[in-house]
Amino acid sequence: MIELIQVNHQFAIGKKGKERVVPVLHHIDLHVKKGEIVAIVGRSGSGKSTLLNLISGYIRPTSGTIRVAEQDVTGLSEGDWANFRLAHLGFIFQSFQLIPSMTAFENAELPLVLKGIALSERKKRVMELLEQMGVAEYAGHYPGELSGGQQQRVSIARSLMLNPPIVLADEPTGSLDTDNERQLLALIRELNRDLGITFVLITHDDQVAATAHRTVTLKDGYLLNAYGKGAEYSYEA
Ligand SMILES: Nc1ncnc2c1ncn2[C@@H]1O[C@H](COP(=O)(O)OP(=O)(O)OP(=O)(O)O)[C@@H](O)[C@H]1O
Repeated sequence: MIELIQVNHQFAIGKKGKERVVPVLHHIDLHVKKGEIVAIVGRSGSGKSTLLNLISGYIRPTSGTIRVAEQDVTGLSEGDWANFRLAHLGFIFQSFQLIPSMTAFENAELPLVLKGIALSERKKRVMELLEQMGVAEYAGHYPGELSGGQQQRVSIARSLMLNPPIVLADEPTGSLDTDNERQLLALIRELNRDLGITFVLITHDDQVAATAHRTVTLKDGYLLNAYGKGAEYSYEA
């Protein structure tokens, strides 16, 4: 479902003409199978977010190949990446990333608007998902009027709106209390089991890592155990 082959990434920092190259990821080989939940762990600065940004197309690898949903995305243009992302990837963020001036309904509706879906169909789909996430009664509320857990649920409703086969999450429980964290992890397992959604989660949290079928570790930009324990986990490729 997601495949990185010998991916290297380096950032150029400093003033133009005086740039310094900072290598961040080295020879990354990672294969995430359809229906897997994979947790990426590692110390601060080990390259976890950079890896997720490469899989999401927000940055391009310096070298190597990246395949997502059976497609070679390494050379996609910005515009093609935007369409590809909309069709294939959902995101769960630590900070929820809701637009404060829009209601829960309007936030959740955004992917359908971008897709040009008609209003009547949008209303049906948005309410269906807000219902499923247990926040339908807050459809008319602004993010500032919702608790962290409720904002996360609206944000997840938005990310599932176009039925993405893959969901990427950067510290998904980072802003949640224990009860909401437990509920979110149960939801991730349920979405994985019932809809077959593939998850890649970045986390510092043992509970989140324990939810995954497999954990891989980044250390100083090198991926350890990418094909280690649990890699034999049997799923359709
Ligand atoms: N845009 C950038 N330009 C230059 N260096 C960057 C950039 N983004 C990240 N880095 C560097 O790359 C390294 C890895 O950063 P990254 O954010 O991927 O780590 P991380 O494992 O996600 O850390 P954390 O757990 O603290 O979020 C760090 O040394 C960071 O300073």
